[in-house]
Amino acid sequence: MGETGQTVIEAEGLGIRFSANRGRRRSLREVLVGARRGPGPRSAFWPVRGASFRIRRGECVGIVGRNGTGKSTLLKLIAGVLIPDEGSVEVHGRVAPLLELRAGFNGRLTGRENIHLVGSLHGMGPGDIQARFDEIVDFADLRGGSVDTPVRHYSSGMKVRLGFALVTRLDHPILLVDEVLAVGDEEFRAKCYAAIDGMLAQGRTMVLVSHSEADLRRFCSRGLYLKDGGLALDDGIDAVLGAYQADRCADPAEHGDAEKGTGGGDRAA
Ligand SMILES: Nc1ncnc2c1ncn2[C@@H]1O[C@H](COP(=O)(O)OP(=O)(O)OP(=O)(O)O)[C@@H](O)[C@H]1O
Repeated sequence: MGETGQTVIEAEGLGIRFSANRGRRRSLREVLVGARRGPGPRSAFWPVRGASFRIRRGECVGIVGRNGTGKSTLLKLIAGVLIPDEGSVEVHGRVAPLLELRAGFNGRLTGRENIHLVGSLHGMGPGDIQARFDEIVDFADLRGGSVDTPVRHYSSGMKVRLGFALVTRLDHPILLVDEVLAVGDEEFRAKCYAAIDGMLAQGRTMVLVSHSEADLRRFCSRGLYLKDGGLALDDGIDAVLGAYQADRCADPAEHGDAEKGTGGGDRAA
């Protein structure tokens, strides 16, 4: 799986531009006079720009930031699901991505069919899938024949359990996880935590997006704090969460009361 300390993810000046209001319809008046109110349909913004960092083998790095600051976007850039408009990101090793609750499942196919489909898309051979099939179903706790039910009939909890079970059964050295730990009951979360502990103990690398401070502190030694379209801080997880909390406390919008915003407001993150 490679040497400890070796760089496995390397981003250099990484940036991506999105079009805002892509779906916004212009009013008839705006169409007739060519006028636009506010940001027009083609206005662009950079959720992430100029981000440079290296992640070494065996590290678990948390991506921290407020809603809409580009955390999922950064994970998708690392996964190769999105292509950067500026800079680059190089990933050395295969990636097991758990980027969304659906985990790439096809709703019309059964759980069984999806295990085969998604497993093979991630490079598992038929023998590997067969050998791990029962383990995946047990981990996902798909009881009472639900493995032969189309996935569109699954609850979001069932989908996330199946996605997590499948992705954590891959041997890939790099795991990207977006918020999925927030879903599921306590028993399932305990299984996820044990699975992640096991993978980290094997020296795998993980990048975790989470709003849960407890999860971030539990797994990550390091954090990347995204703010205002850029990487504001790359430091130990405690320092990163401290800066993030300080910014939140300093923001009156967070509390609706400026007087409460005294928690380290002069901190530059
Ligand atoms: N494909 C896209 N096209 C245009 N805008 C997008 C696209 N994907 C995301 N965005 C926008 O880019 C910004 C960053 O989104 P992203 O999902 O990366 O944020 P996030 O930090 O993960 O948010 P959250 O914590 O709420 O999950 C948001 O304003 C979002 O609405």
